[in-house]
Amino acid sequence: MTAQILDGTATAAAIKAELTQRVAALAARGVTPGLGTLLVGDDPGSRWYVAGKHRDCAEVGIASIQEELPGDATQEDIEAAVRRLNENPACTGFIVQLPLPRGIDTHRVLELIDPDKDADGLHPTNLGRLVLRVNEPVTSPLPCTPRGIIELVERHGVDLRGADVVVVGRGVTVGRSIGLLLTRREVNATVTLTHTGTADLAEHTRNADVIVAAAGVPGIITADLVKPGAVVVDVGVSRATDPETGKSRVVGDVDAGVREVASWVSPNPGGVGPMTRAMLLSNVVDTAERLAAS
Ligand SMILES: Nc1nc(=O)c2c([nH]1)NC[C@@H]1CN(c3ccc(C(=O)N[C@@H](CCC(=O)O)C(=O)O)cc3)C=[N+]21
Repeated sequence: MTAQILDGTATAAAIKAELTQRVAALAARGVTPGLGTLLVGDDPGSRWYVAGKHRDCAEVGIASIQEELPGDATQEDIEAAVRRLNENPACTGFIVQLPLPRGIDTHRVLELIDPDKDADGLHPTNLGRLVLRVNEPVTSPLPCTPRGIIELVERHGVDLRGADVVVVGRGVTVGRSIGLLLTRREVNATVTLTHTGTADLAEHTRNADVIVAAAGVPGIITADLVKPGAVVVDVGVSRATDPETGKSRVVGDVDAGVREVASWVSPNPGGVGPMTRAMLLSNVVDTAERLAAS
C-alpha cells in the first residue's frame, strides 16, 4: 500500500478561494483587510518569503503594508516600526519577519505587537488565551503552522477527534503550540510531545495514530517508526545540496520509505509550507471580520 498525499498546495488554493469571497464581503461593508510586514536587513531568503506573503495577499484582495529597515537598525528603530504598524488603521494584522539581526532582543519586539493584530498568532497573550480558554470558542489569532496542519489533515477527511498524536520537536512555532489546539474539546486528541531528551522516540511514534514531525532533522522519521496506517505530517525544513543537480533543496523530517506504511503523508515541499501561508491570510481576514463586527 502506498500512502495518499496530503496536498498542501491544492488545499491552500481552496482556502485562498474561500478567503477571496470573505474579503469581497468585507469590501461590500467598506472594510479592507491589510497585512503588514516588517523586514529588517537584506537576507535574500527572508526577502523572498516576505515577497511571497504579499503575492498571496494580492491574490485574495488583502492590502499590503511593507515596512523595511536596514540590517544595522537599532532596537529602538525596530520598536518604532512595530508601533507604526500597531497604530496604522489600514493594517489589520502584521508580522515581524524572523530571524531579526543579531543583537536585537526579539522577545521584546514581538511582545510589543498589538495582540489583536498578531498575524502569526504567537504573541504571548494569544498563546496564553489558548491555554486559559480551552473550552471557549477561539476569538484570537491562532499560530499559523499548527492551524495549517490541522486544516490540512481534516480537509482530506481524516478525523483527528480522539486520535493519539505524537509531536516530534519542541520548537515554539509548532511543537510547543500545536498541543494547545489538538487538546481543545472540539478535537480531543491525546498529545505526546517528544524532543531530543526523549528516551525512546520509536516507542512513542510506533503507537501513534498521527505523527507530526517538526524536529528539523532530515529523515528522522523512518518507516520502522511508523504504525501501519498512521498519518504522518512532515513539518521539518532543512536544506541540502542535491548531489545530482548541485542545487540547494528542501529536505523534510520524513524518510521516503514512510510512504509504504502510512495511510496519509504530507509532501515537503508542497505540504505544510503553503498551509502556513494560507493561515497567515486567514488570521488577517478573521481579525478584519472581528473588527468589522465590533
Ligand atoms: N514572523 C515570521 N512568521 C513566519 O511564518 C515565518 C518567519 N517569520 N520567518 C521564516 C519562516 C519560514 N516560513 C515559511 C512559510 C512557508 C513556506 C513555504 O510555503 N514553502 C514551500 C516551498 C519553499 C521552497 O521550496 O523553498 C513549500 O513548503 O512547499 C516556507 C517557509 C515562514 N516563516
